[in-house]
Amino acid sequence: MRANVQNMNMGIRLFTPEERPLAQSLARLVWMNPFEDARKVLEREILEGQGGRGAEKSDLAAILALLERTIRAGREHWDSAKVPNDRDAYLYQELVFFHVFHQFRRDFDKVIEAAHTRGSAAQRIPFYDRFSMEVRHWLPGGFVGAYATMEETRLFAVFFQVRRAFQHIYQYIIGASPAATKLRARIWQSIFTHNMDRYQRVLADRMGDIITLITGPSGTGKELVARAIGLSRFIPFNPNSREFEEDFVKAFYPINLSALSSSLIESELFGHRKGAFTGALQDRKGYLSVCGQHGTVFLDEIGETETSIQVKLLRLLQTRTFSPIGDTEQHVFRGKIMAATNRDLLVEIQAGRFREDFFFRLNADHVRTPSLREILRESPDELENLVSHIARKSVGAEESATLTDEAMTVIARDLPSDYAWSGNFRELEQCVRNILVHGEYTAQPLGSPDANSRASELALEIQLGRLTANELLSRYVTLLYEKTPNFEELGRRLELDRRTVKKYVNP
Ligand SMILES: Nc1ncnc2c1ncn2[C@@H]1O[C@H](COP(=O)(O)OP(=O)(O)OP(=O)(O)O)[C@@H](O)[C@H]1O
Repeated sequence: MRANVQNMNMGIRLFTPEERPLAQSLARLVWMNPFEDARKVLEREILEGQGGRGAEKSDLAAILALLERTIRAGREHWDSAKVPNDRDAYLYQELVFFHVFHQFRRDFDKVIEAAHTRGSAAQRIPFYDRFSMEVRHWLPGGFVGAYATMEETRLFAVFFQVRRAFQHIYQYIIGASPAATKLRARIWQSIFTHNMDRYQRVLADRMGDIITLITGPSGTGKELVARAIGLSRFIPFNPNSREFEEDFVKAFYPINLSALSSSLIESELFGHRKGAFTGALQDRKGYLSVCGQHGTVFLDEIGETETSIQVKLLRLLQTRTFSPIGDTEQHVFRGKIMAATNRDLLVEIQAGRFREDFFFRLNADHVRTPSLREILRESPDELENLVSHIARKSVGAEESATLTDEAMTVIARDLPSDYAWSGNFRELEQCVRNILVHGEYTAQPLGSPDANSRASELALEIQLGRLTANELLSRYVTLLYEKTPNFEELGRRLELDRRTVKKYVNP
């Protein structure tokens, strides 16, 4: 293969000097994070460079039209030349990937949607042959350059993964605020890393080794983030059976560690042998056994586990092996581990409740979910957007506008303008449902459970002498603000005027 690549350096060019800058810019888009602003900026630059968007309905449609024009030009040169030069062949190939991906985007979407409706993704994929023909049509000489070893089936599997990731992130993490956009981009990175080109060449099968830790206040979507990542892992495609090797819908195993006793956690995760304890009437497989290579075990509320369990989990993470209760044999765990907590683990470590070595093992890839208050502080208009989304889910599209108006009126009437939303999205959902049923909503008891851990964190930092005077004041005022309904009342309590309070809360 390498010899071919060498030879191709002697070949002719596929793009004229006028065509090449556009081809290069389009190629940069291929593996770019779709949720990052940089992508939109580049799309605009490309379109502006071509004299605006023209008659296309959207930026994407305009980009795809440019893309098709560019690869057609490349293909014509290839036809006449037979042997393209390495650099252009590589560039052309990237563009073909981009084009073919969008040709089959909707086919993949249908598979994903049907899988969620049926509760299973196990099915023969009917359009693989069409996909294969399309790839060969554009790449008559086969894969070239750095992709010489990339197989068509792998490309197909990567495309399916990209589409799953896009759909899951887009559907689960709603909102137009900068914080929501940042979260979506971060989740994409957890799935594909920040370098998607490298990911699809060498990392796709290895990401299971990287543990993802999700932290954030209660009700901010940590489980949604975990699902989005877990349901979007790379799954190889088998061209003989025309099926993917694992059913993505069934490859996510969540376990809530705070709801179970230590012995139940062990039994659920590790499984047990018959007779291992009273009540173990037969062998039982735990999640770690049933979770396949492309699956994910999600350890929710990891901050609540006892140290004895932490030790066992640490061993699992270090050796990727475990033994069911009552079994001496070591079993290998082949999937991915994700964990979430609303506790501040650094505080838990200082308090001696969480093992430091376990924390470092968990913390390879960290995603933080923002509180609703953080989102609204940055983008106050977002409240209506989120209420409208919840309304649509509760009463359907037709009635959602009326319920949104009603809810916004009641919220303005019954809650202070700077209400803390300590229960975050979960509270907002309950608020909209209360308004739907009773036409009113009562502010919830103030202060969130994580305010306590933030107070201990602040105390710790004071002890360590790490804060400047301004930071100290800002952190203290912000903490109190969580427990106080509005700036006026907090100002009275602190003997500061409203504007000074506000300044410290939003430095
Ligand atoms: N960013 C978000 N976008 C859309 N819905 C959200 C978001 N965050 C939370 N929700 C909704 O809020 C509810 C709680 O979400 P979820 O269970 O994922 O939160 P959590 O952070 O895991 O909470 P906890 O720490 O209490 O387990 C769900 O109904 C979810 O649909």
